[in-house]
Amino acid sequence: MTPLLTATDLHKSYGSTPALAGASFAVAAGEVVAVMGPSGSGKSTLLHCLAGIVLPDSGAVHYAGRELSALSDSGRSALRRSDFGFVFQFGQLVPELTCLENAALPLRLAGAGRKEAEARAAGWLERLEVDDVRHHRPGQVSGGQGQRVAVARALVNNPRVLFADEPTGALDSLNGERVMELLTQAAREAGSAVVLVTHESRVAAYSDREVVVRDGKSRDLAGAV
Ligand SMILES: Nc1ncnc2c1ncn2[C@@H]1O[C@H](COP(=O)(O)OP(=O)(O)OP(=O)(O)O)[C@@H](O)[C@H]1O
Repeated sequence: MTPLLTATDLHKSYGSTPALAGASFAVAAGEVVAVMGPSGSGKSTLLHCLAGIVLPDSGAVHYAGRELSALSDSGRSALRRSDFGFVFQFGQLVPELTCLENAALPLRLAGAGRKEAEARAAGWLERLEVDDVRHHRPGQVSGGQGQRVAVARALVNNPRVLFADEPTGALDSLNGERVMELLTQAAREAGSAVVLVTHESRVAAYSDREVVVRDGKSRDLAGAV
């Protein structure tokens, strides 16, 4: 499979703290890759470099044939909005908006009308089994429901790459497993690549492949499934 997104020999330091010291990575369309490793090993920094949020000091990230560091800041932001989706551990929903409005937000930002955006978002809420809380605000739903809304929002504009950083970190294990099932199933059906940062092997078990980051260096493990 031709990789869609690759990182080659990334180095990144914050002051005198090395976060990445020769990390490489590749993910193909439709593939779910887990990035594992101990706390502080560089997993989130790798994800941020892959998404063009952070630029590496050296090494290169290529997405669909383009080198991210060759794009301007606004070019990278536009790429993130059009091609990437994000799910984080906490606090990603806008508290003033309903769950439906939250899920529709990426489409609204991309210029879709309210009716069309909300109709598509409603379909995703149904798929993530949180249709019943569509008119609730994030403060009125459970952690697991909120996280499903966040997954719906991340997938609503059919991203080619979904970045998930500890997406189940704040959930109990039952809810975490259901969110992972729904997330990976939806991403596979849409053909989206998934970069999944986690330190839990139960979560990584939903991936096709595991990459371990240790002291800023990466190592591939075969066949996680
Ligand atoms: N913005 C930053 N400023 C300064 N140091 C940072 C910054 N981001 C990360 N670091 C440092 O870089 C190293 C790697 O951090 P990173 O967050 O990538 O690790 P991680 O594997 O994701 O950790 P965790 O599992 O705890 O989230 C750590 O030593 C961290 O303290």
